[in-house]
Amino acid sequence: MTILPASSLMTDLNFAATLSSSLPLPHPVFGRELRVGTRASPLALVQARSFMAQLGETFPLLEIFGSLQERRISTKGDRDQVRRLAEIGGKGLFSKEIHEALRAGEIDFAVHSLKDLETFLPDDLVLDCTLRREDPRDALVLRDRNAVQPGQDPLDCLPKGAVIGCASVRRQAQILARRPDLRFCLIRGNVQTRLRKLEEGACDATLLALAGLNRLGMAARADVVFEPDDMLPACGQGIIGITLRRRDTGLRKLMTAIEDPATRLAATAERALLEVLDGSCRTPIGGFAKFENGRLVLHGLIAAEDGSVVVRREIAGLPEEASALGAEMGAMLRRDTPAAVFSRLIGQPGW
Ligand SMILES: NCc1[nH]cc(CCC(=O)O)c1CC(=O)O
Repeated sequence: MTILPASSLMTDLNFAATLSSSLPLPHPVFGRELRVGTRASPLALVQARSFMAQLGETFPLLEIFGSLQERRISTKGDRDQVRRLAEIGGKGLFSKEIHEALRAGEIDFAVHSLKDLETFLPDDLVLDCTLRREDPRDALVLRDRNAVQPGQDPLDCLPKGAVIGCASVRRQAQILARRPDLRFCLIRGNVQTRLRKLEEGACDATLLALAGLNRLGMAARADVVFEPDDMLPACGQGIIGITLRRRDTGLRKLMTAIEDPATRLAATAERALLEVLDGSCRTPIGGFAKFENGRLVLHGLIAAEDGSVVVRREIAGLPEEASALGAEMGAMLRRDTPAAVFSRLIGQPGW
């Protein structure tokens, strides 16, 4: 037996520990520059970096034998800041250019806010990873923060006729169902832009995903947080999803190590619901799944944009039935929505 000097032994032990704590790196990763594609908004960048950090922590050798780089990609949804998402139309508003970069090999992973990712992906791409979900709830941010009294119903803090800046028909429908006197105006742009427009007086309040505020370190801006019973979140809200090339089996294997299984099941149920309804940004649809006592409970909602009709249902099942649960919820909502309302909401061309 050779006795190694202490320092060298330590190094070897450390190396062995690193090796055994990390999962085997598939061969294609060695020496390869791995590129992570993301939109360039501050929130998108925080999300991309969180993915890169998790990848780096799980596979320390990646840093040594390869390199991980960020690539920013501008999408049509980022460039058109004026019109309502529903008006710009077209599937993949925030993802088309990112899909193209993935396909062309310019990037290897693409980081998405799952709620912005279209339901049906191109055949050669896969959604292989959903990171642990952030808070899925919606938050109200007020211009006059003093208006909120502790314990008050969240919506009562807004004066009659107050104007809410909001681009989401799902949020608008659910608010109008309870406060038909409120008015809506369109404010778009990234989270910071919307908050600036609020400060400048464009509206009295705005609605944002708490997940975005949390990730940006701006949780304190949420004056009121809606429980899902009061405002059902969008399918996939608070979830970061990673897409890859279907044929890139080496990298796809890495994804199973950083995926959060509970989030994956919730995402599967929520997206299966969209598959049935063919929902889009134009349609007020909500979907939110969570675990309760080992069962997956799925809430679903479809509403008319003016809040005059809100159909909300809840079902529960085994986690392995996630996809079937979503499909069943979709069918249930379709069945229970008055036919005239349903065809107006869903049967629109272009989506
Ligand atoms: N459509 C924009 C968008 N896409 C994802 C988030 C927030 C983060 C998330 O839901 O994961 C936001 C901003 C918002 O809705 O306030």
